[in-house]
Amino acid sequence: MYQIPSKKIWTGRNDHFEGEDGYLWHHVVQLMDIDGLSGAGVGASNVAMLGFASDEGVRRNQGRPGAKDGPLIIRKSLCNMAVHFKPEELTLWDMGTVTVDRGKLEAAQELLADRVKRLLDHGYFPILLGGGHEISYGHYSGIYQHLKDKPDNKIGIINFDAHFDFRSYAHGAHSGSSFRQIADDCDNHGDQIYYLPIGINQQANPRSLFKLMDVYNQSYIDLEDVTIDNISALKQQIGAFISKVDHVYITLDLDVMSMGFSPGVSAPAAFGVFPYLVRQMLDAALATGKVISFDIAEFNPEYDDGRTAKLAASFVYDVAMSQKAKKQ
Ligand SMILES: N=CN[C@@H](CCC(=O)O)C(=O)O
Ligand SMILES: [Mn+2]
Ligand SMILES: [Mn+2]
Repeated sequence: MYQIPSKKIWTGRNDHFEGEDGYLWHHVVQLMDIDGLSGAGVGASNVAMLGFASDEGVRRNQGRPGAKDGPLIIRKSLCNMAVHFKPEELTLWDMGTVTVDRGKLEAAQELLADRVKRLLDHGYFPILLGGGHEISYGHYSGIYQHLKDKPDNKIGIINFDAHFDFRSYAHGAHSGSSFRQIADDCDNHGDQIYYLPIGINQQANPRSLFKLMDVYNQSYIDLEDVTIDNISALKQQIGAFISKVDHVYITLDLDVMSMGFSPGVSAPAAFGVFPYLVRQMLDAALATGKVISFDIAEFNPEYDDGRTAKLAASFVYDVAMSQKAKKQ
């Protein structure tokens, strides 16, 4: 259920006459087998990319499979990104990919949780590359396990998503149930859940899920409210949410953006948030310094023409760069 990272993926353009100033990500990404993980070391920030090659959750949720190839294609789209950092500022790691044996989603989520915990324990900033949104249950569980015995351990979840992903999982976990599973785990631990979905599309969520948000006393930001005119208020709202917690886990479901920008997803939507606005809100959250971990979910290369891969890679780039800034 794990693939070691492959140097073969990290290839691209070469500008030999530019020296290090011509370096691209494929020149600098370092590879590590996550099973041999060691301390991140002091000095540079360490960003660890870890894939979650799963569409088992999407399949169980009656969606369009294909997201299992997301991690590979996002990595390929990162190869020719420019390097605007020095080795002493930031190290980028490819830590390989957690895979899912058919039908074994729960086991893969557990493995993912364990690997996320270990990354955090060792001082890495995880960037997880999905995979369907079943990534979030494993990802959150790892963050929870890392923090649970620490004094400041309130975790806020920001989910940029057209969907609540708060469906029942009575017949097993799936791509539409991660946050319901997290809510129930919080309840079992006697904790409150801090969950902020942003970009909820009325067309894409049944009435039952809106009712459920009332039952669970959850708030959300509607797609209709995510406009350029409203961006200051949105940033304030995000800031107020973050001020209530100690750490923030951000998950970006690429279907929060319109299919014009993001066609390669499991469940596309005609109406959606402009990428520029997602970026503004994401940057505001990152600027608080509380973001502990990040993932990209629901990228489905089967329905992509390159647009969604580039978009996903661009968000990964932004988040990685925010880690460099933190240590300056
Ligand atoms: N992660 C995706 N969740 C959506 C999928 C909807 C669809 O396939 O149409 C959901 O369950 O609501
Ligand atoms: Mn989702
Ligand atoms: Mn979604």
